[in-house]
Amino acid sequence: MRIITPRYTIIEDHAINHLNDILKKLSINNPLVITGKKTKKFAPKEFDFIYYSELPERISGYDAIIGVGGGRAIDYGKYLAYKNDLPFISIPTTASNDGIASPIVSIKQPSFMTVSPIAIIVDTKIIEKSPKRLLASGFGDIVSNITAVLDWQLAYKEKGEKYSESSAIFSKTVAEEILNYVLSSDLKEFHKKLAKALVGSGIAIAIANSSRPASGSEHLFSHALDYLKEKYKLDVDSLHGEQCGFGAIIMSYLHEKENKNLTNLHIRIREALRKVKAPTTIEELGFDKEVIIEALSIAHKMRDRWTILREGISKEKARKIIEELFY
Ligand SMILES: NC(=O)C1=CN([C@@H]2O[C@H](COP(=O)(O)OP(=O)(O)OC[C@H]3O[C@@H](n4cnc5c(N)ncnc54)[C@H](OP(=O)(O)O)[C@@H]3O)[C@@H](O)[C@H]2O)C=CC1
Ligand SMILES: O=C(CO)COP(=O)(O)O
Ligand SMILES: [Zn+2]
Repeated sequence: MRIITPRYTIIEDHAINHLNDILKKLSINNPLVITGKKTKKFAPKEFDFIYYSELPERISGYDAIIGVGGGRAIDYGKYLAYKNDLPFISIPTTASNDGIASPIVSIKQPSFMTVSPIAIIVDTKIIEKSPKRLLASGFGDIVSNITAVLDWQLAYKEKGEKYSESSAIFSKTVAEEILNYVLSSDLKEFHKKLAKALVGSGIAIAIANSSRPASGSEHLFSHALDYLKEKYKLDVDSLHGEQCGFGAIIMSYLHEKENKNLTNLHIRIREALRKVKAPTTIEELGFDKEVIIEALSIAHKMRDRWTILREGISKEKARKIIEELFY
């Protein structure tokens, strides 16, 4: 199977100044920009633009799509490019999840595979100034790669699932490197290292042609929270990466119980999340305890993906785990 990864990736201060040069190398003359109302100010002024909240199904007369903004602007831009069989250029204005570089579109669940961006331009000066909460969310999404890879290895061992060691090593290494950085540093370079890690995660997904290296039981837990938010019409504005990071605390704890080599993994993940001010308590995440327990007990049903949750855990066992971890 052919692996498609971005042809150009620039992650540096003022990277946005390279856009015209990259467009020229790609012989792109008339791109359409997809952006949001707050992030429009970062978009190149010389091209047509549409807000992702006003997206048409079909477009014509353009030779590429450029997504400029947060996760939604990138997702909708990637989706429009895929639907119109056009190349997609990702220009994230924050680093809130690995969609900035992956071929995945997660507008709604289940997410689906499209095509990797042909170019990724990450202006670390813009990222640095973006809302800190979004960067903390991005860190939650990247630490979740650690439990995602543990789940993938379990699925390979217990179910013979297809497994790519190269993708897994890549995904796990970028996540562990930034976890160690956060635990041992003053976070001065956090935004740059986070952007690089999320790009690495997106490329690991492209290598596997699946979100497996970046989405395991912790993402099932996050999807279960999204499902319950919908079901109970909950007014909770938790972000994808915040939910995944919180889920990674729980799932690393479950993996530790079965694998003595993983000592203190959940403690290190929780400490690092706390240090970047991501939610690490049920109150900080914004849910009631009972919703968290229900999400943990239904998470395995969110998609057909074998993880440490296996055929699911009972509500009683979920309650016990949540009380051991958070009370
Ligand atoms: N493809 C994938 O693998 C994944 C994709 N996603 C996607 O990501 C979305 C969530 O992304 P997320 O970034 O958390 O949320 P949003 O895209 O909703 O962005 C949150 C807010 O931050 C604003 N913003 C972004 N950058 C800046 C900046 N530099 N300065 C000021 N404000 C800024 C956005 O502006 P504006 O209003 O202009 O948009 C928006 O109002 C999901 O809905 C999903 O579509 C999530 C997980 C995985
Ligand atoms: O969020 C993702 C990777 O970080 C995509 O995961 P899903 O395939 O579980 O939607
Ligand atoms: Zn994710």
